[in-house]
Amino acid sequence: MTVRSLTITRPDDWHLHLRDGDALKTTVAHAAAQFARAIIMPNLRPPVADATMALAYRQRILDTLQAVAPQAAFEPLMTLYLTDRMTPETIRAAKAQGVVACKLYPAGATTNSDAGVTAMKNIYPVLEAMQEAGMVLLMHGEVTDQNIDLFDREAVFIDQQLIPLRRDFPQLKIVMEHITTKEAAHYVGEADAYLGATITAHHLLYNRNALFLGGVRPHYYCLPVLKREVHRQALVQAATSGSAHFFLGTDSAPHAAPLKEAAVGCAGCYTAAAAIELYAEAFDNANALDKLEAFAAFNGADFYGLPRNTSTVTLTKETWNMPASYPYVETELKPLRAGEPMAWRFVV
Ligand SMILES: NC(=O)N[C@@H](CC(=O)O)C(=O)O
Ligand SMILES: [Zn+2]
Ligand SMILES: [Zn+2]
Repeated sequence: MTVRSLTITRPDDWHLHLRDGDALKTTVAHAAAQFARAIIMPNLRPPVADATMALAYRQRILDTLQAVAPQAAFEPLMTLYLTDRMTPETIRAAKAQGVVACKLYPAGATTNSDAGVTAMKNIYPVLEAMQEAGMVLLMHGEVTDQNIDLFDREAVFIDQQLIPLRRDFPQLKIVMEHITTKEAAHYVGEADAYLGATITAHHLLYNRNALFLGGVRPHYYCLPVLKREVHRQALVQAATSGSAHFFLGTDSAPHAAPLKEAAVGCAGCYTAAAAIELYAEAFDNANALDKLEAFAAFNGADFYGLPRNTSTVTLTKETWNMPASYPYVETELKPLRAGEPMAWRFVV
């Protein structure tokens, strides 16, 4: 018999962009409806660079939550943006203030990464302090060398950057964010317990054909870019394998519709409005709904050393249409799947 209803422990989102200001009214409401906690990405302008900025940002998120969804229990977990100028003192102070992780953006790799790290060696003292403090390193794992094909930049990052880094910091907890290739899935799957990876719903559901279906489709453009079908299949295999290395991270990354539908469109897919429904569809397609709970609610919490959630969420298998857009600041936000059918519905 087909499963018609699914109840799992409330999930957490281990990679989320909420943006700032009025954008929070849209993004916080969506995230808080489904997730108990989320790792909040620090790629604002200017970047979230120290504990003071992180705590102020956290307060803006909580104030918005109070305004738009006062009954929701949602905990934003704050992160710092690593730059060449970050100091070990800033790391220690941030740890003391409850910041849980730092994000490594190779300079130029993705949205708002121009202030990022230009060479790994520049942050070695900082990584030393993080390893000592037990702070998690999150990374956008792509090389920025323009001579390397865009589709190969993640696999090359593993060889050129991640392998030497893990050798030099064997007890630093590292999350390779939003993995997109079979190379990354295999590398992380075979690593020790200090390495984990998040996987987005869109990389589980789509391959790169989605970018060009009948014409260029800017709302399917994100970084790392969607890859070939063989890679999508490897990601599905990893996510549904039961391996504790892999956990949910939506990388829901809102950009106002005009900025995506432009001659040079921004990278990022907005999935937070129906994230767990998209993951349920991907797991259902793989006949692995029984593996969704660990991926969405257990593995990430265990990796971070945080308690698992105790409340639950329920989904039903039922067709509905994603809204065409959501109000967003003074414009609109087009979600992934806009106006198209969804297979699972979030109930409560
Ligand atoms: N994923 C994306 O395509 N974009 C993210 C940045 C990131 O996570 O790389 C964003 O902030 O818009
Ligand atoms: Zn990224
Ligand atoms: Zn991201």
